[in-house]
Amino acid sequence: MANLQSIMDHAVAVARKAGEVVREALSDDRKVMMKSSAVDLVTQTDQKVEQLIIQSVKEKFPSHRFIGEESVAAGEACVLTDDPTWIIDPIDGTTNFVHAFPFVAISIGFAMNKQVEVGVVYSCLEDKMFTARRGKGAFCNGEPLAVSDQTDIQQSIISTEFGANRDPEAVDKIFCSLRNILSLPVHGVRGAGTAAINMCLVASGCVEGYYEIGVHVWDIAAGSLVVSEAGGVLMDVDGGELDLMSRRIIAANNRSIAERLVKEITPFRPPRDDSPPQKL
Ligand SMILES: O=P(O)(O)OC[C@@]1(O)O[C@H](CO)[C@@H](O)[C@@H]1O
Ligand SMILES: [Mg+2]
Ligand SMILES: [Mg+2]
Repeated sequence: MANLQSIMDHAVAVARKAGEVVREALSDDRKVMMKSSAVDLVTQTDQKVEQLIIQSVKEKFPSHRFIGEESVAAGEACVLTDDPTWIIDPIDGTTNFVHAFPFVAISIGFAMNKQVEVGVVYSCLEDKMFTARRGKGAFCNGEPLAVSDQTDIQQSIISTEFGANRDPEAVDKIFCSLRNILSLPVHGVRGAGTAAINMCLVASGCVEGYYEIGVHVWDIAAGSLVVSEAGGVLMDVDGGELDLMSRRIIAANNRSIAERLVKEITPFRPPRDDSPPQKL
């Protein structure tokens, strides 16, 4: 069985190195490419960082498996088995990176038996290293994290994202949920432009709840452990158990806030991360 502390240490070291690459690339011309739509962006830096992380891990843990956002985009299967698996988003917030909007994260989760055991989210423009090991707490730059103790959603800040899906039906449901939540009312709605950092803000106690339909497993794997180890709760948008591959998530400070969000969200089901590739 892999030594989880050495896994955590390696994830932190390679995330920090990746953060240097991202910061250096900010001053270069960031050539933008499109993936699933004109607003689903990727750059050579995303690809370079993912390869840096995977190569580095392979040298130390040659038997481990990977789910990497850009490897999946290049056609690799997105399958989570019981094997030790690194779940990598090399740049969470690529659109932010392209626009130099200052919330850009390297997200590295490590799972065994389909359960996330280590989570590292490096907000590299803020130089904030969020870390969590199952059962051992969550930290930011070594300082312990704790979620907000607010139970009244009308005294809360909620975060979400509009996502890259511009399908009118999906957009209508996204806006319907947003209208319901705004009208509660809540103190505010925010979006950092990256699921990983949105979840770390919940873990840090400055956002009470984050929800999104359309995320991917690589966006949320690491952040999900940071939230739960900071005392937060995770669930599907319908109140069921969180399914990392379902592309639906609520991450909140407590069940009261989470279950209130369930009541206001208009759910829909995007194709799962592990669904077979669509035949063209
Ligand atoms: O493609 P990226 O940059 O890795 O992720 C983009 C992302 O910001 O898109 C969604 C925002 O709608 C978030 O859930 C996700 O984190
Ligand atoms: Mg992402
Ligand atoms: Mg990404």
